[in-house]
Amino acid sequence: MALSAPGTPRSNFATPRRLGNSRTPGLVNRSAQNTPKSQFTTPRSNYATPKSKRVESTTSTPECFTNVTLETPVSSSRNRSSKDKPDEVSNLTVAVRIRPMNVKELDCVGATDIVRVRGNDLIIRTQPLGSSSTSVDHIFQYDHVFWSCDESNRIYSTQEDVFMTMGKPLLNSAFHGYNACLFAYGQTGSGKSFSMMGKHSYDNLDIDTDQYSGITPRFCRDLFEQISSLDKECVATVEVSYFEIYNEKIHDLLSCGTNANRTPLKVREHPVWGPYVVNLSVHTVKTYKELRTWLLLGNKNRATAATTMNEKSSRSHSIFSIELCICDGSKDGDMGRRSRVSLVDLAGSERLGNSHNSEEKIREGVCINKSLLTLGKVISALADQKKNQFVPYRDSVLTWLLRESLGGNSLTSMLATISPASTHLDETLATLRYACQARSIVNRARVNENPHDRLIRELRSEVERLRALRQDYERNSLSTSSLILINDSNSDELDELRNKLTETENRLQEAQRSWEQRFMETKETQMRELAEAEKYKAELESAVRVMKTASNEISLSPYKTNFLEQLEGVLTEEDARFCENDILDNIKNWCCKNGLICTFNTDSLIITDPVNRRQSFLPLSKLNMAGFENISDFVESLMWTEIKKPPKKLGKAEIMASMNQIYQALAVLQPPDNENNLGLLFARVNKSLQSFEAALLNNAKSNANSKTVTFNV
Ligand SMILES: Nc1ncnc2c1ncn2[C@@H]1O[C@H](COP(=O)(O)OP(=O)(O)OP(=O)(O)O)[C@@H](O)[C@H]1O
Repeated sequence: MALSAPGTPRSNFATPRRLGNSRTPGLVNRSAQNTPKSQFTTPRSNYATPKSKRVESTTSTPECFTNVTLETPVSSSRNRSSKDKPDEVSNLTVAVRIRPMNVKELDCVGATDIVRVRGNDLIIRTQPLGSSSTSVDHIFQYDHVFWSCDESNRIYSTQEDVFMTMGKPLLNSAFHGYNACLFAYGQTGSGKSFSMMGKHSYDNLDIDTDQYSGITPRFCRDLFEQISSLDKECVATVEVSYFEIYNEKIHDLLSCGTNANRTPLKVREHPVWGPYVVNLSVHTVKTYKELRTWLLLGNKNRATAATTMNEKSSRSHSIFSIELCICDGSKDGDMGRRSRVSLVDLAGSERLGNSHNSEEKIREGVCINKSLLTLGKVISALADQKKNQFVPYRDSVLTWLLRESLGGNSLTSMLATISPASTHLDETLATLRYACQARSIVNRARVNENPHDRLIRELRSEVERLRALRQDYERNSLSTSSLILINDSNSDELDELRNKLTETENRLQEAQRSWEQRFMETKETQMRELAEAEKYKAELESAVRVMKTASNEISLSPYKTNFLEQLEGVLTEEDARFCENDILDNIKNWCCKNGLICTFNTDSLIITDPVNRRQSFLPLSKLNMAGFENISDFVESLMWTEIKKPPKKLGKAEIMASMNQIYQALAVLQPPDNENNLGLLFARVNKSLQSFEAALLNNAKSNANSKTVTFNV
């Protein structure tokens, strides 16, 4: 369990207080707690607590000797703002789920069920060591408490209940353009994966068809149901990614590599979008069926290993992300709303001595603890709102990536899972205190949209509100005018309303107009730049054609052809620049630094290695850097073919003679003075030729073996 990790400052998570009223008195009559009896009936399943044990747990302590400790800070004011507000300032929603006792716990001598539930209060009854008479009730308050110990009991919380309470509101928020995050936290074997994925999350059986299907598959199914009920004009795109953090390393769960050779991915921070996983595969899905295939693949790839506590315990933190973008075609210029939903199943942890037996397992435990320990520190720093504390997000990969979900732009919920058995008391109390502290974190979520779109949206809703108000007023005044005259104050109010409406309508019109204007201006600039670039390119191409024809007539040396090819290379590079691409730029820069020549045409990448006399062609459609640690590895993996004819080495005299011929040919082509564009082009080509000649001569002089010439065009 995270909070019992070595070095975890317990005080961060527990600030028990002894208070003194019926919820808080130092001594209370337990019967006054009015706990619904049915809640504690004996479960039928194999999780059932044997009757004798149950009796012991509820009757062994005399009622008047139960101390009560109220663990939830009384002052914790909870922020919940209305969905209509653009900025949603809200605390983390925190829920706790109690799973049934398992066979091991039932078989353990002396193990009792120590959890009681009363509405949103959760009570843990403890029997301090050495004390036979006094028991202590620790009372915790949460937004929701799910008691899932006995299916036959009417208060049993099903998977559907948990989804409807925890998952559905986040799904609705995502449709409004808010980021959302739900993470499950708890001791190993306490039911995180069961709640997030379902009963058979690892076996991939019935992940979404049976009653035990978890929050994630239900969320995804509902997502597509809601998409199908959107207006016809709305276009929704859904992209998914799934990765795990295992031993502080990130692995893509949706890449096709096997577990053994999975390359860890890196995290980088974008100045605007924040931390992200580099080269993480993202998959567009059009139906739930497509999404399900990825989900199953990811679950299969998730690292699992047996621990003594949970046979198929998941040893990694897994993050399933859904990006939803909705554009409303019926609204002019709607740029769409984008939201990201992260469904996180954290790894459980336990004291190293408890269940780790190999060196690898110990490292695993330390890494899991590091992430959860940092998560604890982050929660603690965020919860302490008074001090402007430093929040150590970057101390672990998990917290770095969850930064926006913890105290940032996201609506976030936490589901803490616990076992009811007395044998896990320490871990359970730690989890509950952790969860209590998380309740004080305040997030500020906002609709992810263009600020201008936001203004238009706000004005639109204001206009709608005012129109409705005016209609109400007018309707009322019509119905009453036959009986009484509208008094002065009424008519003033109506006038004020009318004025306000007209003013807001004007502002809306203005905002829409300026948006359209801005859009048109940007478009015009783009078109102008594109036209200029096209013109420049056409001129250069025709110059190259002319020079090629001229060169045939005066039969120049092979260097002339080489030069023209270089020029053509510049042109094709110009083409590639239209489809600006980070990868291509990086490859080009790398080649330049490593003595390779890299050129592109519209559909392929050509890399020439002049030293080793080899060349590689790669269709751009097959360009994929995934799976390569760096560009060097990528370049080495290319298919290379030998360059058959190495360029002939020429002497200085030969170079000068050839160049003179080119200059003469060029002189013939000099355009008339009034041809501004061509004159400019001509001067440019002339300058290129001069630097080319200088480079050639330099090369011939300085390095007899060098076969590469660099020059600036
Ligand atoms: N609410 C529940 N009802 C019935 N069975 C449950 C419930 N929660 C958990 N279980 C069972 O308890 C066992 C452990 O649950 P689960 O694998 O979800 O734990 P976990 O917290 O994800 O563990 P780990 O951190 O090791 O991955 C499973 O066999 C699961 O079916």
